[in-house]
Amino acid sequence: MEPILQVENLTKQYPDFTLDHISFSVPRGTIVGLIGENGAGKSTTLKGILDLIRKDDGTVRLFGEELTEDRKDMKEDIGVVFDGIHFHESLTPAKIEKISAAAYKKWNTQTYHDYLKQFALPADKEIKTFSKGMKMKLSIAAALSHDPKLLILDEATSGLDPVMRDDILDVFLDFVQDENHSILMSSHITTDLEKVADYIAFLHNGKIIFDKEKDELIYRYGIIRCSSSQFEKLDKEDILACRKKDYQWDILVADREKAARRYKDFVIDNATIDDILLLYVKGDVLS
Ligand SMILES: Nc1ncnc2c1ncn2[C@@H]1O[C@H](COP(=O)(O)OP(=O)(O)OP(=O)(O)O)[C@@H](O)[C@H]1O
Repeated sequence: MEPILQVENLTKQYPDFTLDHISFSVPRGTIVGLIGENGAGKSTTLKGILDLIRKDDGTVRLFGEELTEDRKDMKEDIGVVFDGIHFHESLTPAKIEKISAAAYKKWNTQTYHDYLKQFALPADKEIKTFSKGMKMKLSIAAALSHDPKLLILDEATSGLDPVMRDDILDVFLDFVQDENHSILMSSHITTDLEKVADYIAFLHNGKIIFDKEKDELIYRYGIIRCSSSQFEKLDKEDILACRKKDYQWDILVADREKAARRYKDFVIDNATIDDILLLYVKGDVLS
């Protein structure tokens, strides 16, 4: 079965930045987390997918069909939440409903009201009185209420407190229970992705460094902590990335159990997504 979203060679050139032939896919019924440092190209990737910027190269396929300028109808199947609200501040959730019901063929009033209730959002208050978290919740409620198949979220959980983030993550997990639904979400809150993502695509300097199953990263990758003399004994083929901090080396390896068998007296920790990102961004990448 083809993935819900397939991105091939997506390229965008700005004067000081190039999003460089990005390819990855979002399989059905999954959540893909897009990670990377500030300026890595995450928003540019999401905008390129949504045709909000002119691509210099590449194709984007939704359910196998190319998403082109003349297929704007396909965008109905995509729910979008970007950091920062795009509704006018004088609108209320009730007015947004009227506008959205006219704009989307599959708008579902009941779903929208259920989310307003679940997120404790007043229907008749102007958005300008809302906190950042309330605005984010409203964007999510609206995005989920026109029956999208794919949700594209750019930092959608930033600005929400941990309790509300947890609730929203449950909503996302619920959404992908339907195998014809998927989510592509960028986030700096990697612990959120550790909770919900099935795959992690890592962007660095406009290039995809890896696109892997989250469980492989969490359960197989490891970090060897060792001294300079121990470092010299390591087979460099085993090292993905490494970084020296004062007198200690942190070394990322793809298989911590294999490393533990090979390097018996070494300390080897589990790697978090943050650890992996830091080593790739701030360390030396060997393979
Ligand atoms: N309209 C534009 N014109 C010129 N350069 C741009 C434009 N939009 C983005 N860029 C550049 O593209 C690069 C990637 O930006 P992008 O917003 O995609 O990064 P990001 O990974 O989403 O970062 P952050 O985590 O800070 O949101 C940055 O160097 C940015 O300055």
